[in-house]
Formats: sequence, structure tokens, C-alpha cells
Amino acid sequence: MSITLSNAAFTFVGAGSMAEAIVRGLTSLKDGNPERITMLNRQDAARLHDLQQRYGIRYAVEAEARNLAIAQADVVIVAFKPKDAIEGLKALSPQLKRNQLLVSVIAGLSAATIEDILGRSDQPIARTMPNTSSSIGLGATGIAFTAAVSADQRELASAMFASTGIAAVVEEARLDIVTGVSGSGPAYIYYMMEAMIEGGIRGGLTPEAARQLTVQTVLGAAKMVELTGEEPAELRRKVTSPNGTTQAALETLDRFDFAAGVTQAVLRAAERAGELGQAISAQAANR
Ligand SMILES: NC(=O)C1=CN([C@@H]2O[C@H](COP(=O)(O)OP(=O)(O)OC[C@H]3O[C@@H](n4cnc5c(N)ncnc54)[C@H](O)[C@@H]3O)[C@@H](O)[C@H]2O)C=CC1
Ligand SMILES: O=C(O)[C@@H]1CCC=N1
Repeated sequence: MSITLSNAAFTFVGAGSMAEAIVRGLTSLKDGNPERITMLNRQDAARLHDLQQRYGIRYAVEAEARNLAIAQADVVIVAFKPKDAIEGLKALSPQLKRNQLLVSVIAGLSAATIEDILGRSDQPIARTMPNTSSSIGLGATGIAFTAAVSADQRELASAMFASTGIAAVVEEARLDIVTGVSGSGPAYIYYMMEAMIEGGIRGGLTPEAARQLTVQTVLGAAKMVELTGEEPAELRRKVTSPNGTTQAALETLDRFDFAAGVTQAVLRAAERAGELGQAISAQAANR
């Protein structure tokens, strides 16, 4: 029997925001199977209990139950912070079986460094960069596979992330820029929304009205780009009447180097992903 989304067993190691976003996406599927999802976390049983209450997943706290959850998984997802990667992967290494798919969501951490820490190069690894919108089925994930990943496992990993939004298979070298665009991207949009809401409030709107109008504006703008197929620049031109309000607003944004700032932010996030990966790789080499 081939492994599919509804019959595969998933074990998450690390139960923070990103793991929760994926689990929320997976468990809201029509054929989502929370009973086949087990979550492990470091030193926080209350957090795991809360996740169980909300999503119906299983969790394990004691060493024996944790080991069993890993042994029984088809897919083991590592979802801890880069700073915990060496310790976490080292602990996992003796427990992982060669046929289990290891999915990493850790920013910057290369498959080669994961192999180095695991101490072998034949573990099937899917290195991914999802984002938190996975929790509402609108995530955007980049995925890269190592050579050891079977066709079935590729399909399963792609289906897993596609079920939480869209999933694009990319070369591993492109994952850091995926991080800059869509991994960190939601934060740039939230930052802009915070600023728009603040402007609305300063102009006299109630916080509720400013929030509601901002949310709908961002939703509408994203949907316009998606549904019309027009370029954002063209849609922007259609909003901008000569000498009108939008022109005045955009000129103000230009005075603050808004566009350059956002482009630099995307590139800097990608660069930072590379730095995080390098730091782990150097640390792993010095062990
Ligand atoms: N938050 C986001 O928007 C995104 C995060 N990521 C990546 O996801 C990873 C996790 O990020 P967050 O969920 O934001 O972090 P978080 O801090 O919310 O969650 C990490 C969890 O892992 C646990 N943990 C650490 N070491 C562990 C171990 N050895 N065994 C079991 N649990 C362990 C921690 O106690 C914590 O609960 C990071 O590597 C990050 O680069 C990727 C895409 C987007
Ligand atoms: O800020 C971070 O490092 C993680 C990776 C992408 C989004 N959050």
C-alpha cells in the first residue's frame, strides 16, 4: 500500500508556531487524520496538551513514548530553532530508520549539514521553507529533496505542504531566497498593516474600523493580483490618478525608500538564512 496523506504517520519534533501552523492545516483537511499526528516538544507538556485539545493530535512526553512515536512515523518533521538543530538532530540520529522521511523546516540549515550531524548521507531528507499561513490553508512552501528521497516520499511531502497551501519544488540553493520572500514574508505584510491601521487611527477612525478596512484592502489587493493575472505595477497604476491621493501617498513612500527597503529586506532575510546555516555547519564541523 502506498503512503498517502491520510494513512501516513507524522511525528513533529518541536511543537512551536511553525509546527502548529502545519498541524492546523493538516488537521483541517477533509481526510485529515489527527490520530496519525504525534507531537513532541522540549520541556513543555502543557503546550502539548493544549495542542491535543485544539487539534485532536497525539503527543508524547516520556522517553519511551517519544521513541515509539519516532519509530512508528513515516515522516519525522524537525521544527525547532536553528540554535537547537545540532542537539536535536544528534539526539534523533540513532532513532531514525533509513526509510523514514526527515522533513526539516529549519531556516538556513542545509541538507548536507543535516547529513553531517546525523552522521550519514542516505537519510531521505526534504528541506522545506513553509510559512505560518499554512495554518489556514494559504501557506506558501518551497521544498528541496535529497537524492535518497523516493518518488513516493516526494509525492507525500509535496502533498503534505500542498494541503496547507501551495508547494513549489525548488533547487536547494534557492531555499534561502524562498525564506526571504515567503518564509519571512508574512511579517512584512503584517508590519505594513500595523502601519496602515496606525494611520487610520491617527486620522480619526476607530481601531476596529481601521483594522477592518486594512484587512479587506490587503485581502482584496492580493486577490486582484491572483485573479486578474495583471502585474502588481499595472494594478497600482489603475489606483493612481494623476495628482490624486494615491500619487501623494506613493511619493511619500518613495521619500522613505519604501520599495528599496522591502527589496533589501527580502535579500537580507535570505542572507540571514545563509548565515544561520553557516553557523550551524561550522559548529557541527567543530564538534
Ligand atoms: N515561525 C515561522 O514563521 C517560520 C519558522 N520556520 C522555521 O521553523 C523552526 C521553528 O520555528 P518556530 O516554530 O517559530 O519556533 P518556536 O520557538 O515557536 O518552536 C520551536 C519549538 O521546538 C522546541 N524544541 C527545541 N529543541 C527541541 C528538541 N530537541 N526536541 C523537541 N522540541 C524541541 C522548543 O521548545 C519550541 O517549543 C525554525 O527553525 C524556523 O527557522 C520556517 C518557516 C516559517
Ligand atoms: O524568522 C525566522 O528565522 C523564521 C524563518 C522564516 C520565518 N521565521
